[in-house]
This record gives sequence, structure tokens and C-alpha cells, in this order.
Amino acid sequence: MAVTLPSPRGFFSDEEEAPVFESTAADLPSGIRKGLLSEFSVISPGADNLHEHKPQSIPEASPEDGSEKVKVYLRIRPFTDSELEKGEEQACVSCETSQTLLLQAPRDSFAMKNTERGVGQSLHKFTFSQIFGPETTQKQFFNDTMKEVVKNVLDGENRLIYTYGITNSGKTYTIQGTTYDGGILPRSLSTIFNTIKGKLYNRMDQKPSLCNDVVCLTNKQIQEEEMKKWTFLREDEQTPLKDSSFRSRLGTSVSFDSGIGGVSAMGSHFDDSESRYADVETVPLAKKSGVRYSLWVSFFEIYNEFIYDLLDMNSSKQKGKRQTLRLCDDKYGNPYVRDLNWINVCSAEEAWKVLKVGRRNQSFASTHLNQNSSRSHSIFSVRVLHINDEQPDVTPLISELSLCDLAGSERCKEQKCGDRLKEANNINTSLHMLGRCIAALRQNQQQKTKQVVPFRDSKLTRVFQGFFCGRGKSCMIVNINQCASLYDETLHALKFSAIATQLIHSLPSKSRVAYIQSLLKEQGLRTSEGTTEIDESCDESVDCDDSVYPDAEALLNAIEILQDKLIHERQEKESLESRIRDEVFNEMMEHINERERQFSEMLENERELLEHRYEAKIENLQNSWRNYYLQKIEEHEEQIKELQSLQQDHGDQLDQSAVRESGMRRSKRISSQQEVLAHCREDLSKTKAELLLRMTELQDKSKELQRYQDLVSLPPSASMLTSAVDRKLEEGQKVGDCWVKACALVPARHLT
Ligand SMILES: Nc1ncnc2c1ncn2[C@@H]1O[C@H](COP(=O)(O)OP(=O)(O)OP(=O)(O)O)[C@@H](O)[C@H]1O
Repeated sequence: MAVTLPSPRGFFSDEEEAPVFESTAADLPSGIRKGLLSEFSVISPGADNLHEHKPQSIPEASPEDGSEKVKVYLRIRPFTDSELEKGEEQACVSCETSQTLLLQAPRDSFAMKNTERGVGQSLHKFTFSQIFGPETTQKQFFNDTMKEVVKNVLDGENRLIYTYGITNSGKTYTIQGTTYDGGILPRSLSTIFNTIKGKLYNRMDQKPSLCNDVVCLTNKQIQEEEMKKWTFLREDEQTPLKDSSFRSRLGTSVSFDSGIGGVSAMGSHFDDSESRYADVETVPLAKKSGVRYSLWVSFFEIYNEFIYDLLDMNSSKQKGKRQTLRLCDDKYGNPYVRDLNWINVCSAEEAWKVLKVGRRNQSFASTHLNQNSSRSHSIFSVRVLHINDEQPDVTPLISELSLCDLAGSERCKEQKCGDRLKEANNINTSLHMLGRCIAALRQNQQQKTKQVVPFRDSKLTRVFQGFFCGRGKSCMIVNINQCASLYDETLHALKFSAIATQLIHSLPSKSRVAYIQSLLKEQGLRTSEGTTEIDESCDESVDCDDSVYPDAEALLNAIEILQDKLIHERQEKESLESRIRDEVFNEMMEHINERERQFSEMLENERELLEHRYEAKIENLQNSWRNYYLQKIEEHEEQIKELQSLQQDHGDQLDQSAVRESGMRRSKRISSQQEVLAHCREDLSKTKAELLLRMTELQDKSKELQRYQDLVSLPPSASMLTSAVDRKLEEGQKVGDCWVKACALVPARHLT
């Protein structure tokens, strides 16, 4: 159930302008960024290689104007047995005094390596409000740091306590502690309840409506709510709560639609139950007659830049489907978490149970350094309603105590798994944003400037915004681990906290009544002095009593004064705007001119460079072409020579072949002639043989003829025949002679 209530009368709700402006990341001036970065490496020269991280020009907190330095406590975690076994104890951390810490870089640290290279220093000195050594017990730590804070909250102020440090340095231990040795949270709850014992507001006593501004839940509504929401708590707690009245004893849950000091809600009928820490003392409570207290708690976490209500029972049952909550601004500009459950508790025990339920929904994981590492920033808040029975028409004042267990900063490279890496990135980013906001605030305070503080850049810084801007006070607890292997991260965390030690609390803003009275007084003073000049600084010096409400005439006067102021401010704003415009214009022009000059210079340089480069390239190209062509020419010449020699060879070859050819032709001719000759010889031999045959035949015939002649004398007619034979014979002889002659002409070798 959500209730929206108007602002209570309390002074926290009557705000003046916050002393800083919000911004988005884009608005953040580079100066802040540079400032933060330089701050993280700022080193003031000190003797003997020592870096003293202390305020450079901090405006000292002065009790006269109510300003006070932000408290930064340091708690050193003791070594575990396994760390001692690993040789992690190398005396890196030592306390010079109860406020001064000395850090000596171990041999293998990055810082030491840097020092050996001549960069950075190996010895660092840090100053804190108080240092708590490893032997400090939870009780001692609570008594020395939180008692005052609890008292302030019960007096109606808002306080934020946050722990900062690397992972596994003892932040959760410091805030929550263990079941048997609680941290500052359970002890604060116990102290609050012990202190207000007997003054707890009891819902059952209450009339139907406390006042017009306050919602009072009926018992029926409460019981219905309890039935729904708290069955879970009872079952899972496994507490032997057999008492059937348990449900009705548990508180109800409402949403506050406002930031710190904004609204109030009502409803509870718890009994006072015994305190968890009986040894926890009470704190002296300011005497306010008729004031009773109602306590409400909430518990949420910022995980990967999403806000989750850890007391949302519906979401917790369906893991993985958690509903995210939105951060909104109330009508006074205070950020608050919308739809966050606020549980009304009546004892420290109940509040502790609520915390335990919330812890089950919190994001934890096992990392290489911590078995149970918080992967989110968790914020447990207690709102105290100061209900004045004697003034039932007055809206109750609300004060708030928020305890934030920041997730530990860590090196992303250590995380190999996707989820752990994403978580580590988000954790480091939001812590970095916190550092930037603190650095910007410090810069504003030291240099009296109104730099933009980038609260809007992360959920964490938005939640913290009210406490940094005068609506409350913050206190930082720095946890460190003495292990030598974690030296570099520890040094970084300490440098971060060194900036916070330089902060002073923003002054609480004045109430509207006090403001009106100061206006009237200021006007009175001016009229008596006959001056019309409005001096802003007068505001602060005028002492006013806000319990006396001004009459109608005074209010009309105040309206006139405010109208004058408004006109004056408008004029101032207009002239300021035109001045800023001019300045911006001039700056832009200068910037543009400068850029132009730089560009033309750059172009000229580029041109020269290009020219030079291309000239060199052309020369190279020319050289390479020349070489190429020379080589080619040489090659061609060689080829020509080769060709010439080839030609010559060819010519020779041609000659030889011609000779060979003519020889061949001749031999062909000879062979053909020889063939003819052979034929002729064959013919000749045949003819010879025939001739011999014929001659033999002829001789035979002649012999025969002779014989016949001898035998017969030839008649005269036979003389013709004989003459023909003679002729033939003569012819035959002639042919034979010719052949003999021809044969005589042929050389003897051809005839063979
Ligand atoms: N002062 C101390 N005395 C004894 N034990 C301590 C002390 N501080 C821390 N421890 C132990 O050291 C371990 C780590 O502490 P814790 O979980 O609080 O670290 P953390 O800074 O919250 O780590 P993370 O950021 O990873 O959540 C726990 O086992 C815790 O009990």
C-alpha cells in the first residue's frame, strides 16, 4: 500500500536551493574529470619518498558557522590463517598514530615496480578521523563511530553511513556482522530501541486518524497485509513462532512517496520486545515532552544499475523475475525509491529478521577473493517518525538512518565469467561516479564555485544526493585488507577516501518561516540604514526564531520583498545570461579560430609532409624505372648479341648445309649417274656377252660358212646374201667397237 503525504513541519522539508546542481554525464565539465583523475594520483612532495595524502587547502571546519568535516573512519581487517600461510603479511600497512596510516609498497606490487622505474612513490601516508586496527571488536567500533550518529537520528537528523573498500576487506562484516557478533546495523537498531524504550508509538493506542496529514491503517488492513506478506518470513525463518499472535505482532508495510525528511506514515501495534544486544547502551535522548517514536525499515539493493526491493516478497518467490524500482524526485527535489516497501518494526529483533529476509534476496556470489561477495550496493534504512502526542495537528518529523554496504571495487581482469565481469564493471563504474561527485563537491567547497555535481550519473549517487546536499550528513567507513597481493587496489581505495576526508558537510537549509523572518529583519535593517541595496550575504547572518510565525501584514511585506527580489534576480539572471551568451560566443569564436588555425597548420604540415613523401616516392619510382629500363636495355643488348651470334651461327650452319646439300646433290647426281652407268655397264656387259655370243655364233657361222663354202662353191646369187651378211657383220663390228671405246672412257672404279 502506498501513501503519499504532504511534507512534515520538520526543518528538513523546508529546503532552500541545494548548494550544488545536478547534471547528466554530458554536462560534466572536463575540469571535474581531470580533477578527479589528478586527485587519484596527486602526490605532495614529501621527504624520504613519502607521499602525504592530506588536504591541500581545505577550508577548516569552523564551529561558528556550523560547518563540520565529513568523518572518514578506517578499519583494518585482520589476516586470516590462510592469508598468513600464503605469506601475505609483509608489513605493508602500519598505523603511525590513531589517525595516520602508513602504506609501504611490497616488493612485487605494481607501485613498487613503478617506484623502481622512477614513477610514483613506495611510501604513502593517509589521515583519517580515526583508525581502527585489526584487533578492534565490533562493540568498540560501534561505540566509537555510531553512538553519536544514532543520537543525531533520534534527535531528528538524517545520517548516511557507507562502507567503502575493495572486495573481501570487511565491509559487510562491519555493517551486518555475524549472527553472534553483530555489526553497526544491528547494534544501531538495538541502541535505538533501547533508547526509545517506553516511547514507542503503539498503533493500538491510536485514534482512527492521528491528523489530517497522516494515514492511519486500520487493524483489519494491517492484518490482511501481514497475512500476505509475512507468512513467507515466518516459514523461511523457521523460528519457533508458534505464538498465534505473531502475525498480528508483525509490522505493516507501506511506501513512502518522498525522499529523506519528506513524509510520514503510521501504523503498528508491536510490543516492545527484548533487545538483541542487551549490552548495547542507550544514547542520551533530547528531552521532548510528549514525543513518541515509530520505526520503519526498508532494504533495497542497486544491482547492475537496477534497484530491487529486497523486501518484496512477491518477487522473491519467483527468482529471476524481480521487479525493478524507479528513482523519482519528490516535490522538493529529493530523490526517493518509488514503491519501496517500508516495514514498521517494534523491536531490534524484528528489524534484524527483516534484514535477514532481505539478505536472502540480495545478490551474492563467490569470487576468487570472497566466498560470499556482495555483488550489489545494499542500503538498509531506518526511518524514525517523531510523533508528538501533545501536538496532534502537527505533521510528524521524520529522520532517517541509512546504512549502505557498497559492493567491493575489484579488478575486472580477475573476473572471467560473464555475469561476474558485468557486475564488476557496474560496481566499478558506480564507485567511480561516487568518486566524481565527492571530488566535484570538494572542488565547490574549496574554490567556492558552483560546479555541476554529477549525481544523476548513477543510481547510487542519486540515492546519496540528499545526504551530500545539506539534508543530512554522511560518514564514510573505509575497510582495508592488509594482504600484500592486494596492495595496489588498497592504495587506490585509500586515495579515493583521501578526497572524502577533505569534504565538509553542507549546511542544513533554513526553514521557510526562518527565511521569511530573516527577510523581514534584513528589510528592517536596510530601511533603518537607508539603503536599498540587497546583499545576499546578509541572509546567513540574521538570527531568526522559526517558532514565531509572522502575522498577515508581515507576510504581505515579505511577499513584496520577495517580488522585489524576484525582479532583481530576474534582471540579474538576464544580464548574467547575456554575459554568459557573450562569453560563450566569444569562447566559441576563439575556439573556432583556434581550431581553424590548428587545422590550417595541420593542413600545411600535412601538405608538406605529403609533398615530401610523394617527392620521395616519385624519386624512388624514377630510380626504379631507370634501373628497370637500364636492366631491360642491357637485357636487350644481350639478346641482340645473342641473336647476332645466333645469326652468325645460323649463317655458318646455312653455309655448311648448302655445301652439304650441293654435295648431296652431287652425290645424288653421281649416284644417279652411277646408276645409269651401272645400267649402261650392265647393258654393256649384256651387250658384250651378247656380242661375244654373237661373235662366237658368228665365228661358228663363219666356220660353218667356210665349211659350206668349202664344201660348195657359191653361186652368183649367193654373192648378194653374202654381201648382206658382210654388211651386217661390219655393222656389228662397228657397234662392238663403239662399246669398247665407251668402256674405255669410264674409269675403272666405276666399272667395279
Ligand atoms: N574485523 C574483522 N574481524 C574478523 N573477521 C573479519 C573482519 N572483517 C572481515 N572479516 C572476515 O573477512 C571476510 C570478508 O569480509 P566481508 O564479506 O565483510 O568483505 P566485503 O568487503 O564485504 O567483501 P565484498 O565486497 O566482496 O562483499 C569474512 O569472512 C569476514 O567474516
